[in-house]
Amino acid sequence: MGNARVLAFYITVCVVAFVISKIVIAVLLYRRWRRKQMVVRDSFCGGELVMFRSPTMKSLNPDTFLKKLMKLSNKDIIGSGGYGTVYGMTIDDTTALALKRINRGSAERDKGFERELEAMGDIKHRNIVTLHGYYTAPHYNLLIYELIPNGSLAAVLHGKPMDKKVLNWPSRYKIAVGMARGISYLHHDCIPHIIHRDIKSSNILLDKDMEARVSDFGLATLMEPNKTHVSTLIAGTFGYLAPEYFDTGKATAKGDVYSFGVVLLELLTGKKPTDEAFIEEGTKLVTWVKSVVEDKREEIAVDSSLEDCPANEVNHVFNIALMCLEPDPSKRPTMAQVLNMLEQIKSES
Ligand SMILES: Nc1ncnc2c1ncn2[C@@H]1O[C@H](COP(=O)(O)OP(=O)(O)OP(=O)(O)O)[C@@H](O)[C@H]1O
Repeated sequence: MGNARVLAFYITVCVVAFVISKIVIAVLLYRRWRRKQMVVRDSFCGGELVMFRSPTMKSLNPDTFLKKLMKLSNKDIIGSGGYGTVYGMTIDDTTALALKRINRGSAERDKGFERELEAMGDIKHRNIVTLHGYYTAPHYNLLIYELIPNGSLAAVLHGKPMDKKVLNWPSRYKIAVGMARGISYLHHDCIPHIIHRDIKSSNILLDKDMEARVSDFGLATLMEPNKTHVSTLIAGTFGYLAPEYFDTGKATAKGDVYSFGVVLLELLTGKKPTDEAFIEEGTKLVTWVKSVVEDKREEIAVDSSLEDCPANEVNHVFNIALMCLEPDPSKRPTMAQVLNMLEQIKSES
């Protein structure tokens, strides 16, 4: 009898200790979550503002932000794309934000939407555009990004000839390495690994030092109902899609490597992958460059505004681009290998 009592006592102590430890862990996790983000209800429009904790957002007063948000108009538009309109918002001399407005879809999607955004908010890398938070209103969602001042690579490369002058060879090489670093981080260092699924020159933004910042990562996944990190839904942009994508519809890291190869060709040739001149001739940028490189006549493919660029470095980058553009995905290098090869070019020269 005495032994049974002792046993019952020990079991009770163990159960109580177990329950208390679970409560302590839950409280700690909740406090950590609260520290990571701040949620503000907007009584005026019935929306909810979620700000991820960061030095930028620390200095941002939510009321100031919400007041400025209500005043946004067409003159604040800085771009628009397949997902919605992008507005610029200056908070003060040191803080400027880019707000991507996305029309709201099904309630089911919106639940996962918030979870996915919180995961995206954790990703901080100098070659990736930071997501500072989001705002959900009854009829739309707004993603709050840092504002990247020099616009997209597509706009600079294919815009006014004057703007393109800033893209000399050292600057194009720096952009290529920065892009590779950002995508390699998503593929290899994030847990779970992230496939971008829409690498293209309009998703590469240029910061004040003309350093590449990969944007829109996770958006293709976010906009897809019943998402997983590897998708089976056709997304992405024609001209950049890997050939196997049309057969399998499956997004893979090697698909991102192919799209990266197309952007490298854009940087080298200054031509758009969907250039009308190619379509008229029944070819495309990738096929044309492959034939030129096979004939060892890279110089005719190089952008005419890249005068006096070191031929050996340019040829190296052409070769790396062609490795990324291998029709068989298993023959393409990983992004980590691509980054390594690109970095070696400068160390060799
Ligand atoms: N964080 C940002 N900072 C500065 N400008 C931005 C930012 N995000 C987007 N933009 C601008 O808005 C434009 C549209 O961006 P968005 O990502 O919506 O569309 P896209 O990339 O051009 O096309 P798609 O939606 O098909 O990917 C960009 O080309 C860029 O000029």
